[in-house]
Amino acid sequence: MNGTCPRLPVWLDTCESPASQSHAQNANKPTRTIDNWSQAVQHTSAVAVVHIHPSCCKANKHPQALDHSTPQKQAVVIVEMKCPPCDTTEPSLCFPNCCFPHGTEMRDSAMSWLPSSTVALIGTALLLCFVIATRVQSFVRTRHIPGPFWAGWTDLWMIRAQLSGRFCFLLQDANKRYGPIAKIAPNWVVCGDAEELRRIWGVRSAWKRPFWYRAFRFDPYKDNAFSTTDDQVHEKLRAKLMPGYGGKDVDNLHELIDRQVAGLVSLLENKYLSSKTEFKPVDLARKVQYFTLDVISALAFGKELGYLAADQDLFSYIQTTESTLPIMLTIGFMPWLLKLIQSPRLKFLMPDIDRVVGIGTVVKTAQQAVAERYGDKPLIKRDMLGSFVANGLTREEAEGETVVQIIAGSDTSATAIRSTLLFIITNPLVYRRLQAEIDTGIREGRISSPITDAEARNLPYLQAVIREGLRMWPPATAALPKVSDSDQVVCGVHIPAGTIIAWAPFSFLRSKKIFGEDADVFRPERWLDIEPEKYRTMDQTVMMEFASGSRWECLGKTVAQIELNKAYVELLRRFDVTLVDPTNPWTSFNAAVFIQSDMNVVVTRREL
Ligand code: HEM
Repeated sequence: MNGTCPRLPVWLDTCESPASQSHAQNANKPTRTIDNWSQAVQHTSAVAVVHIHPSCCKANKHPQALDHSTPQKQAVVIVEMKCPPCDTTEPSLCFPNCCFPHGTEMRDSAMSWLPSSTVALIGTALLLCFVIATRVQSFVRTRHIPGPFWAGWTDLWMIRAQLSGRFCFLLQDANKRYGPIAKIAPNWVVCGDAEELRRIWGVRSAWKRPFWYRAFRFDPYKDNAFSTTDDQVHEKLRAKLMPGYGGKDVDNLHELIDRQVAGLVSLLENKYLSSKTEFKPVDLARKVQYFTLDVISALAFGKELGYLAADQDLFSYIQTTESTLPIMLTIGFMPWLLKLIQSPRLKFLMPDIDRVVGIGTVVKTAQQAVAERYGDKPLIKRDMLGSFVANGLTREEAEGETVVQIIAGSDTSATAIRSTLLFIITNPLVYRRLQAEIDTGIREGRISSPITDAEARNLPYLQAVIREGLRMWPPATAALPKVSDSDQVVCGVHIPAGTIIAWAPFSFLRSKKIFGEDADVFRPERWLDIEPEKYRTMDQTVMMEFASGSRWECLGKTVAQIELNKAYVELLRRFDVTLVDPTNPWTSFNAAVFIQSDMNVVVTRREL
């Protein structure tokens, strides 16, 4: 036979086989690839049912027609043939023990009597029914929880919010409008109550991380401390990381940070100092980010990446993370897409992480730095990476954690510093009082150059400003969701098992009950001269920004606090900072972290 058929994978059943087998059943049958119908005949003794694969030729007519047919469009064609007694001598129509008179119609056993457009229509209708049924089911599950109307039916409300650049504010609005528990998607709610969130995040609570965290796999096939949803893996990793992050095993933590603070000061002094005769505006948002990137890379790699020295977005890292983070976080809301992207089977479609612009260079730098610490002659150092190695992190884990450090530790601290600076320089009373505290401390010898962490902790107004800055503009604003396998009650509302709870830091950090009627105002004075109990409650609430008191507490909290303790003092003891355009102070886009730029200021030397 000289047909145009490609090689045909077919399933060959015997006459005894039930004619009504499902496609799934057929899929499990042994297949054999044949070239044509003669081979089909040779391979079986009594063919009654022939299942022909998609790449196959037309089979809806006489078997002979196969030889001259074109590829089939249908997924799987099941051809059913009855076995009348062999009463013909025409070989082409005769399978062994099984003959077909001329004109025998070979039909799709399931619905061949229907035109294919009708089959497609029925399929679509069934799919639609399924989607509607599951939507109704999830709507009913959480219908008692208030929230925007569409959030009850589709994830689109939440996805749109994430992409809008106003995610954290929209969650705050939802809490204001619908109460401390508000629905933001059929299976998602947001909680704006500090006490309840602390309980949910508690060490022994029934809540755990849901799939959303897997969006933070910077290598799609490997977990890190931030992305793992397995409590045991997470706990073990944290135990190995904590001594390094906490600074216990690290000899030079403070000196490394001091060096970068000096780098920021020099950059402003040498390149951007304005005077009566020179106007040199500078985007402080960017320079602060260069500072935090150099701090974190110096800690992670033992040497800073050199952003401050280069005064530019080296290898477009900032640009890349700013454009990919919003997408990564949005994909976190779509588990099916996340699974697809992270599926090892589709690896061939994905770019290698170390070839991605920006992040790729960080990954490669991490790999090089880590390589020196393992192998035959490992470099042994008492720095953060040295601590990770000494505490048993494998080489692969160390590479992953070093990259996480850069990503988790640069944007967050940068947002804290630049937003607090914005609040300071736009509040003359606060600005004057903070500079006065710094000047007095220097005069009285309580502040060294550079200021030490311990000295900064003894400046009450500085501490009040730092807490008020974190409160007014919390840097970590991603959903940070949790989920429980059992039904729970939160804020008096029944939360069915499997429902995911996000947090809304802007809701509880602006709580009038905790911070007073003027909670929306930047007023560091609220932290001074108050009852210890009141201070404790306020402090505990603000420190939730670092997930404090939970098994997920920020590992970089100590580093971040040292940065904050030093940055404001070292800048404000030397410079006066004024906004170029107070009516348009910055560009700020919220996508888990804040993406901020165009905070154009004029920096002048202070006249003491
Ligand atoms: C003001 C600055 C910062 C804030 C507000 C902040 C906030 C947070 C929060 C809320 C979490 C918990 C996330 C969760 O599991 O749901 C977290 C985790 C983490 N942070 Fe920070 N962070 C800051 C700075 C840093 C710095 C400077 C570093 C690195 C030196 C860092 C490294 C990490 C790491 C590694 C984790 C994962 C911890 C774990 O999963 O066990 N963070 N951070």
